[in-house]
Formats: sequence, structure tokens, C-alpha cells
Amino acid sequence: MGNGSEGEGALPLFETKEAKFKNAYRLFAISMFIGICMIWVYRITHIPLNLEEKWVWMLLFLSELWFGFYWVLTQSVRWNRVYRSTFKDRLSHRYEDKLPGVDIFVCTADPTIEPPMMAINTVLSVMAYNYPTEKLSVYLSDDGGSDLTFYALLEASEFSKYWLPFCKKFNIEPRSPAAYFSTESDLFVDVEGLSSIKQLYEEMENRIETAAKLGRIPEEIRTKHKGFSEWNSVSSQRDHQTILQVLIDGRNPNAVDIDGGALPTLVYLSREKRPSHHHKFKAGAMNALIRVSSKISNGKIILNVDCDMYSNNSESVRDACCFFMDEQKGHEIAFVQFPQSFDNLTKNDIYASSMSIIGEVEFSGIDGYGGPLYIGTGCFHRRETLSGGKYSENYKFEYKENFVNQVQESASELEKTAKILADCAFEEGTQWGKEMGLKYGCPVEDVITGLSIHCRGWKSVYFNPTRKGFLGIAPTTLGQTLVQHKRWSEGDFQIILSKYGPLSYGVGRIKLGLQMAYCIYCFWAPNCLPTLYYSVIPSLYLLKGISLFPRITSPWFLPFAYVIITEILSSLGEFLCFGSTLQCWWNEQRIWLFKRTTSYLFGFIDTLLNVFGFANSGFDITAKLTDEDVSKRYEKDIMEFGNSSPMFIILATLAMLNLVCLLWGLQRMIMNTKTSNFESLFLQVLLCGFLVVINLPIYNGLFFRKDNGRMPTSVTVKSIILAVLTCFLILY
Ligand SMILES: O=c1ccn([C@@H]2O[C@H](COP(=O)(O)OP(=O)(O)O[C@H]3O[C@H](CO)[C@@H](O)[C@H](O)[C@H]3O)[C@@H](O)[C@H]2O)c(=O)[nH]1
Ligand SMILES: [Mn+2]
Repeated sequence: MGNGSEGEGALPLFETKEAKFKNAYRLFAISMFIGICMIWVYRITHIPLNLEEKWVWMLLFLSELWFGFYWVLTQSVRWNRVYRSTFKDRLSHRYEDKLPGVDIFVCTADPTIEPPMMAINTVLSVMAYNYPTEKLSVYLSDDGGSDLTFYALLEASEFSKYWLPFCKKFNIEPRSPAAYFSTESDLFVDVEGLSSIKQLYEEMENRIETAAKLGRIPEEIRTKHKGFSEWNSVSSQRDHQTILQVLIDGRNPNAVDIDGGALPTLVYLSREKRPSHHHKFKAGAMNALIRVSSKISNGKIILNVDCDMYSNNSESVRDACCFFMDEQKGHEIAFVQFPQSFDNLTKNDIYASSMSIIGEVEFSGIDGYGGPLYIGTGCFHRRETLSGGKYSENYKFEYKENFVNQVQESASELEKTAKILADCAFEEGTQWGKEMGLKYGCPVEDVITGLSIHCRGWKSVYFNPTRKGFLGIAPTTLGQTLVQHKRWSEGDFQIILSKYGPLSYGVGRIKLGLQMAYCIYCFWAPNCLPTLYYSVIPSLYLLKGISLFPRITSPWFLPFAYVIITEILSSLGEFLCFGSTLQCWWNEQRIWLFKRTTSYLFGFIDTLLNVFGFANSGFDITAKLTDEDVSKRYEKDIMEFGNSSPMFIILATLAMLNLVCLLWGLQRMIMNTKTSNFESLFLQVLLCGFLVVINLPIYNGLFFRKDNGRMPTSVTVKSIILAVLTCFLILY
């Protein structure tokens, strides 16, 4: 390809491939849908005469209507899957000297929940991207307003002078020092100078940990940088002025590493916090970053990562550029979302934290309709879109100009002028949080922001390379997992009810497939009702000896059997296809149930309370540290309970209820010795039996375990009383 071929006629910078066996899948989906319809027909044509049973029956029908409807929604993300790949050689051949500036935002919020060592490892990993250094600017947003975090970043800025040349010289991966040093040692064989860089890292870690233990920054360190003086006027984490410090000014010719190579710009920002102003959580932090960075580096592309999501692939920025700079399609793309992957997963993935089906199947399916969701981390945005820009054809040529940082002011001048943009008062009377930047008032600021971008006419792309772009930390206890999903289900459900509902605002603005796909997540919360119904009522009626499903010899049994068997096989098939195991699949089924009966229920109730003005939804930050005791159990895939949260009481009660119904119900059935009884109750025995088997870890936690992660005795007592009481009430 000669130089003349630049532009319209050139080979594309990325490629899109359709999933294999698409038509076979579609046939299968249609057959499944017929099965679901038959179940509905059965329900309508077999309504019992008895009034009580009629009610139970109709609610069962409603549950099945919902499940069927929800299943149809989930087809949108399987119907049209696509996979992307990039051509980075073409990119550098054509655009190496025209690559755009990239501003990278790392968010942290609390130095105890999110240790500063973790945050600076993320910072170092993104500083070390394989990308022209003078075009990279890294911003650490510290909502904890912590001098310890500032100190850690200062240390990182020094360490980067050794780390960046080391990474580039040996072309190592991953470029988070902590992650790199903990990889298998045979990778290190040829790397000279490894022990000395490791020693430098450990010394730095020591100094930071010492300061953390001490609870304050020692005087001799405080005198090293003017920035520390800012903390003289900080009264608390929730009450302080904006602190903005440019730790490395990339434009400064003296800001170089030990080999004389340029360093990326590195900025510490802690936006103003006042008790009188709501800080709007991460969305507030991101909006402050968007404004402050526009003054300092104004990169055309913004990468956003959580402080626990280090870069695992030094090519990701170039990958993202392949999408944005593609001559044919690049101008339509608002953001490039990488999957959320985790590096602390265990063998059997007991909390289903990998969310592998979302990452491997569903998001590729949404990509087919032009719109993976923005999920808050590992996402590259176009700056104009993120700040509120509408899609237009004009974006076609914007990356063709040469990049130069136009900013003239010195770093200290910038600190003064840009700082104002992060003050509380700045947003008053502006569109920030509404039509500009990330949206406020929703616990999933990311998803709602992404949706509004799609509604403004933009597309997004999902990029899932074999070497994962980013690795983060998944929750390591059942409680944390359930609370995280409560926040997500609540936030997603609020979107449906908000101005931006995919079923209201989205109509005509985004494709039907994309509307449906958004609904899958937005309707997580209401799933709690039919699931609770299905896991309680058929079992109680088994106990009573009343059949709610067709008998095994009836032709109506067939659609039930078909739907159950194929649903199990296809979901298992998806798991095995993506290299997962039977055990992981089984664990995911359990968590699927647990989330629906607890997280989604609480998310559902809180959303309703919110709508009627009784509550405000917050943002509980997910813990990134665990005690040794707890993490030992996590590594062994032993489920962690440990406290008597209302969620655990629900789980335990449901488990006990099903156990009682199964044993007592079977016993009553055997006493009755009517074979027809077993035939007509077969599906209820199966369902109840499934619920008992999937709840085995709960019984274990209630009755057999001795460690601190077991269920507290109070939960055991309460759940037994509740379950037995319900059974008695139903029977007598
Ligand atoms: O007031 C706040 C609260 C949180 N954060 C940061 O937000 C990020 C995500 O918080 P975390 O507690 O780790 O939540 P997760 O559930 O893991 O976050 C997922 O879901 C969130 C939306 O619910 C998205 O914002 C995140 O990007 C996405 O990773 C972290 O870097 C925090 O430091 C802030 O900057 N300010
Ligand atoms: Mn997180």
C-alpha cells in the first residue's frame, strides 16, 4: 500500500466477523419459542375451577409469561453476534505521526477500601502503554482527598522513570509492576536488571506502607513537594478545597526517564467537596476530570479505568485508535468498550464473578446492533461525545490534523486556572450531569450515559482481544457480590423509569435489537418476583399434594420437557464453548438464583421507594481488600456468609422451605401410594429437588461448617422457624 492510498479507498483499520452457526442458532431459538408458546397455551386452557388454585395458577401463568418475554429479550444478544479485530500495523503505517492525544482517567475513592498501592499500579500500567509518550496524559482522581494517595502517586512518578524504560526495553506484559512481579518466573529468564527494578519497587512499596501504617506522611517527605501543603487546609474527606497538582508535565523537556525518553503527563486531582454540595459519586469525579483535562492536555480520546483495573495489554490504545481512525466507519463510533475481566478469579468461580456469558456472548451480540453498553471501566471515549456532542458526518476528518498540545501556560499557572473547574460551584446552573458529561442521579452512571450517547446517534464497539485489555478485582464474598448486583440492578431498573428509558426515549433513536438488549439489564430487578414465586409456590403445593404442572404421561408435558432440557443444554453449551467448566456453570446457576431472590428484590424495592421519593440511591464502594481468613476460603471456593444480613436470611429461608417441602412432600406422597400422584407431581418434585441441590452450600453453612464464614446461628434459627411456619400455614 503506497502513501497515495490514504483515506477513503484504503484498507480498513478494523474488521468485523459474524459468529459461526448463526442460522442453526436461529432455528433452535424458533423451536424454543414454540415450546414457550405451548406452555402458555397449556396454562390458559387448563385453568382450575377451585378459586384458590385458580389464583395460584394465574400467577404461575404470569410468571411464565414474564420468563418467556424475558427469554425473547435475551435472544437479541444472541441473534446477531459479531467479533472485531484490528490492524495495528496499518494504523502505524498510515497515522503514526498523527495519532491523537489520549487522556487516561483513573478513579479512586477511599484509601482504606482501595489501597493507594493498587491505584498506582494501575497508573503505572497505563503510563507504560505502547503509544507516543508525549501524547499520553494520566489523571488520578482521588475522591478520598487523601495525602497518602497523593504521596503514593508522587512515588509512582519517580518510579515511572525506571519502570517505563524497563517495560519498553524488554517489551514485558502486563505493565502493572505488582501484576508483572507476580507472574510465573520462567517469563523472567532473559530479563536483565529485573532484580534491581524489583528492589526499587519493593522499597517504594515499603515507604508507602510505612506511611499508611503511621497514619500520616512523615515531615521529611512532606517537605519534598509543595503539594503536601494543600492538606494544611483539608478538614475532612468530605470537606476540602480542590487539590490539583501536575506531578509530571509532559511538555517539560526535563521530564524524562533514566534513558532520556519523554514521560507522560501525570496529574493528581481531588475535586472540591463540601457538605453543602452533593458530590454525585463517580459521575461527579469523571465530569471534573473531563473539564480539568480539557485545560491541561485536551486529548481527543479519553480512557476511563477504575483504580483496580490495570492495563493488561500495552497495545489497547492503538487498538482503540484503529476503531476511531478507520476511514469508513470510525466517525460513527463514540466509544470502544473492553470487557471487564478479573485477575482474582478462582478455579470454580463460586460467585460467578467472571460474568463470562455477558463478556463472551451477550456483548458481542449487542455489538451486532451497534451498541455495547458503557460499563464504567476499560472504555475509550471520544471527548466530544462524552461531553455531550451529537453525532454528525463532520467527525469524519477530525483525526487527520497533526496533534500538538496547544496549551501554553506553565504547569503552575495551569494548576491555578484549571482548578476552578473542579470546584463545587462550577456546575451550578450548567448542563453538567444532564446534557453534558456523565449523568447524575443513577447508581449506574455509566450505563445511562452510554444509552444517552446511543440515543444521540452514535455507535459503540465491543473489543475483546485474546490478551485481555484490562484486569480488575472481583468481589470475594457472597455479601459483596450480592450488594454489587443490588446497585447494578437498581440502577438499571431506574433507567427504564427515567427520561432515557430504552422503551420510551429510545424508540426511533436506537435499533429495536439494541432496545431489547438494554432491557435485559434494565429488567434484572423485576425478575425477582416471578423467580421468588417459582421457587416457593410449586414446592408448597408439592407439600399439599396439588399438581400445578401436566402429568408426565400427558402430551402437554412435552413442551415443558423440551424447554427445560434445551435451556439447560444451551446454557451449558455456551459455558463449555468458552472454555469454562461444568462446575463453573453450576455455580453460575446458583448465583443466578441468589441474585434474583435477594439483590434484585432489594434493588426492585429500593427503586420503587426512590420513585415515590422515600429513599435516595447511593453508591456502596466494592471492597478491594479482604482479611486473610476470608481470602483463604475464597481461594478454596468456599462460600462466605459470616453475618446475618437480611439477604442471607432470605436465602436460608428459601433453602429451608424447599428442603422441608421436598422431604415432607415425598413422605406424604409415599404414604398416599397413589402412582398417579407421582406422575402429576413429577415436575414439582424435580423443581423442588433442583432447588435443594443447588442450595447445598447453604445447608452446609447453616448446619455443618465451623469456620467464621458459616451462617450465624441466628440465621439458622430464624430460617427454620420461618420455613416450618409457612409449611404449617399452607397445610392447615
Ligand atoms: O464516589 C465515588 C465512588 C466510586 N468511585 C470510583 O468508582 C469506581 C468503581 O467503584 P467500585 O466500588 O469498584 O464499583 P464496581 O461495582 O466494581 O463498579 C462497576 O460499576 C460502576 C457503576 O455501578 C461503574 O462506575 C464502575 O466503573 C464499574 O466497574 C472505583 O474506581 C471508585 O474509586 C469514585 O471515584 N467516587
Ligand atoms: Mn470495582
